[in-house]
Amino acid sequence: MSDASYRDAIFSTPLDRVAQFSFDETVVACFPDMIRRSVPGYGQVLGMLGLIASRHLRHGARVYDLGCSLGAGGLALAGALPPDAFDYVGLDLSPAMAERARQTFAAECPAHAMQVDVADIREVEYASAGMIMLNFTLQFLPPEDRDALLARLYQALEPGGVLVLSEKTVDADEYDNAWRVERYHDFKRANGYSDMEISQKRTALENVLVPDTLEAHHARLARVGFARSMTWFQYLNFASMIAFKEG
Ligand SMILES: Nc1ncnc2c1ncn2[C@@H]1O[C@H](C[S@+](CC[C@H]([NH3+])C(=O)[O-])CC(=O)[O-])[C@@H](O)[C@H]1O
Ligand SMILES: O=C(O)C(=O)Cc1ccccc1
Repeated sequence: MSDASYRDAIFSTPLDRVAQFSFDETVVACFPDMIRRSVPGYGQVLGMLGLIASRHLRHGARVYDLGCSLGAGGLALAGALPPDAFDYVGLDLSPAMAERARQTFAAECPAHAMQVDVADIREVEYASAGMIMLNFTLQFLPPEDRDALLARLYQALEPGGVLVLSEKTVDADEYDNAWRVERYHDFKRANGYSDMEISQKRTALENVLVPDTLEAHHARLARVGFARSMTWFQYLNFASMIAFKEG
């Protein structure tokens, strides 16, 4: 497989029938461009991960990155912390993503302990971890599978450990939601996507990316055991939360 990176033009031609979005090889090839132009605050969330880890991670602890895609979360940590600071385990269902992430780590941070496995994050036996990142991944799991995964992650976290959960969200207030979604589409337009690309991608993501409200996320975090969680970042309908396991 080529390791070239392309501009996202996946929905740039009119389609008779828009297929459901999937993380196939075409998406992998343009993924860095797609996520940067499609997720408001993506770079800022990544930039903060290293600072959060610097403050909260026990030296040498394991870090899980669930749905790691091309390993951007791992690279952010490796850029902020020395090689002996953590053991990184990235998991992704897509073999093409995982392979590219491995190549990137070998080239960019060869001294750090970076492991990438192809796995369904719902089926993994988690070992104990100091930090777990779910950056724009939970939204792709069927809603009925979300509680069980979060409960297992809570169990896997060490006392004092943190979960960082970044998601596309929906607002329960119809008007607030409409305003955020409209400005999100403006954001995509300003980043070079056409109305047709925006509308076809929206169709492709129906029933694939199912967002929760921030309230539903915090209620779930509380339900599975987290004594404290907060939203530390929000940009339109995208947000990042942090949940703390008591030390
Ligand atoms: N059940 C599953 N098990 C494992 N992986 C899965 C599953 N379902 C989906 N994925 C994987 O979750 C990732 C979601 S992208 C995460 C961005 C990354 N965190 C980043 O910081 O760049 C978000 C986005 O594209 O909006 C994809 O790589 C899927 O293969
Ligand atoms: O592009 C969108 O509409 C999104 O919601 C973000 C996104 C980014 C990358 C893959 C899938 C969804």
